[in-house]
Amino acid sequence: MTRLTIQNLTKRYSNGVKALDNVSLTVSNGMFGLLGPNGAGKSTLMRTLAALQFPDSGQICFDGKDIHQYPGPLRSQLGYLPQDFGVYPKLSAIDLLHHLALLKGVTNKAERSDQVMALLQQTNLYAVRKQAVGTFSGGMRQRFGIAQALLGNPQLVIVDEPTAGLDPQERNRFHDLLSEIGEQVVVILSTHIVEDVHDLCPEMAVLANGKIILRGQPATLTEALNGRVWHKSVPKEALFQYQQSFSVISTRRMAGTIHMYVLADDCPDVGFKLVYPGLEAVYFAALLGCQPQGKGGHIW
Ligand SMILES: Nc1ncnc2c1ncn2[C@@H]1O[C@H](COP(=O)(O)OP(=O)(O)OP(=O)(O)O)[C@@H](O)[C@H]1O
Repeated sequence: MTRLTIQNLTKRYSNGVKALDNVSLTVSNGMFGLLGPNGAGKSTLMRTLAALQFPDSGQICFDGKDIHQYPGPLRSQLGYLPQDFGVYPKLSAIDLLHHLALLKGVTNKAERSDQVMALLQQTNLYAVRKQAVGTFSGGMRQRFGIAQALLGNPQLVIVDEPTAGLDPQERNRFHDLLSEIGEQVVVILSTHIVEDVHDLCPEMAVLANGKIILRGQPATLTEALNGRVWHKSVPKEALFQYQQSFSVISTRRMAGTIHMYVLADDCPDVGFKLVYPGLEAVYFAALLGCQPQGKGGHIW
């Protein structure tokens, strides 16, 4: 069932940058991945969804209610972990969570205490609950960020670039935490890290230059690209020539050679081998403006 409907959202900043350009999306319960390169407009969209800024035009409805017309009901249902999550560094995790729970309207003391304790356990911060938040590592801070976002049992959870800068262990921990949030709420994960979406999200979209350029299910989108991604190792001096002749979707330098991936319906040249595409290939192909074939996705 669709819970979040975004229709024709456009936002231009005063410096002339069009950060959102006619964005439309529908989102149901579960984790939805919003992928896009730096500057694509992801944070602008997340802040607009959180009713922290207004679009120039367009509409966002959550459970049938226009969120900019009725920001009050949305805020009580919203959990938001922004990209640059600031904390009061001297407060302990437990005190800060109590404080933020109060601000979020959890006024009943017993209920607030139960929620804070449960979230400290869930985010594996119970042992350090009395420690000042300012002394937390990056991973602990992000887990604290998700704990505060989940106060008040939100129905719409927005997390903006949550794993940037986390080591692999903390990233896994954070992934487990996000997947636990459950299927009864809408979780929007905005990121430029393809693996985050691959590991967590049954539905995704790619945003580039303020536009949704691809939308679908990661598994279906990769399947739709199957049979069209070719690999060849080439010396770095030859790369430019290949880039002029073929649709090179990505390159990786490993031990002195360049691993090059090309999108083509047939074998592009001698030495190319067909490879099964990952989500990264789907993402890079979309950024290049290449469409998946079949029913896998929609390109706008
Ligand atoms: N307050 C602002 N004033 C002017 N331009 C802005 C403002 N905020 C963002 N922009 C511009 O809007 C565009 C989209 O920015 P936004 O931060 O939404 O992208 P993003 O996808 O979140 O990028 P990143 O992954 O780097 O955080 C960029 O060109 C950015 O420079």
